[in-house]
Amino acid sequence: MAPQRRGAPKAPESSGAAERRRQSSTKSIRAPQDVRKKWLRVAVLGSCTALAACLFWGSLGGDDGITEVLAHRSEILPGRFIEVPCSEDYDSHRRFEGCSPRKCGRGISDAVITRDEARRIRSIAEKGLSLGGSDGGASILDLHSGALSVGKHFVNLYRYFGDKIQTIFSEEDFQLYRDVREKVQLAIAQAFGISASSLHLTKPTFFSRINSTEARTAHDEYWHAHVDKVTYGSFDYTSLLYLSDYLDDFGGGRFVFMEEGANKTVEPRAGRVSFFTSGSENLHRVEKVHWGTRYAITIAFTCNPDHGILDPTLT
Ligand SMILES: O=C(O)CCC(=O)C(=O)O
Ligand SMILES: [Fe+2]
Repeated sequence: MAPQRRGAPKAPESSGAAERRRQSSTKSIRAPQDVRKKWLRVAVLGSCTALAACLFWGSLGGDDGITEVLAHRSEILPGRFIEVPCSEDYDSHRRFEGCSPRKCGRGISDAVITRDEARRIRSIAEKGLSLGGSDGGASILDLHSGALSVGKHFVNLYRYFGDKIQTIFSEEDFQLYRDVREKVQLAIAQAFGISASSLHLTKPTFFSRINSTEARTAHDEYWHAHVDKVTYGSFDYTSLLYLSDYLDDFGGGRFVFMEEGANKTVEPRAGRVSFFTSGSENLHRVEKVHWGTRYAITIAFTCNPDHGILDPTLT
């Protein structure tokens, strides 16, 4: 380094002393330039390494850019609503005035469903899913169609069990399921300023159970970014009722609204309802679950009565 060189012990003068002095004086002029070049190289190399690390992290699906937490796991939200401009996705579908989204956005509330209701509805999911379960990390139970993940496929619970289904589920289970659906429907209608009776439950509406087991089929790959209206067609309003607590019951598995610049995250909490208009204004994904088990229900609504489904019944 330059200060050490300046302070280095002097060599005895010789016949080549003048030449050496000339060389040494050239060196002392060049030295700061060499150092500058060296630092420039280090800075450029450092920036390239940082950029490569960011690109690599992004390609792994890590938290890209800035992430804002819309709903933290430990807060109890009476209700939060964020309006976003509607996409054009609804224009290519039949419109139902007073229902099809004109006001778009996303809402989160911990006041619609109680923790006790969430616990009881989760036990319905546990009962049903204990009869099967995917070989991969994502299992579903659809009480409307009877679809249940088993291995790499699905079975129809109602066809498989016939009348014996009543030994598994009770009338109270189904009543609770209907009550919860109704409360969520009312919350959506209120937030978007539409009549609850214009909304119809649509398919698929289902329980999900996710763990960290490696995916075996495409059905297990829940983490891809998607638009519900594109994926499911009939959806106009999507809602999610969380039945487990982020970081108590599982790690990873946060819900992410994907936006350029700043993603918005919802941390699941038992009893938390998150709802949003289903078009590409609400592109989203679920982070991979790293440990534990995550339960939720996807409850979907349409404005088109032709795409409506009924509440499930036991008999
Ligand atoms: O479980 C979640 O948080 C999201 C599920 C989802 O995106 C879906 O069912 O379409
Ligand atoms: Fe979705």
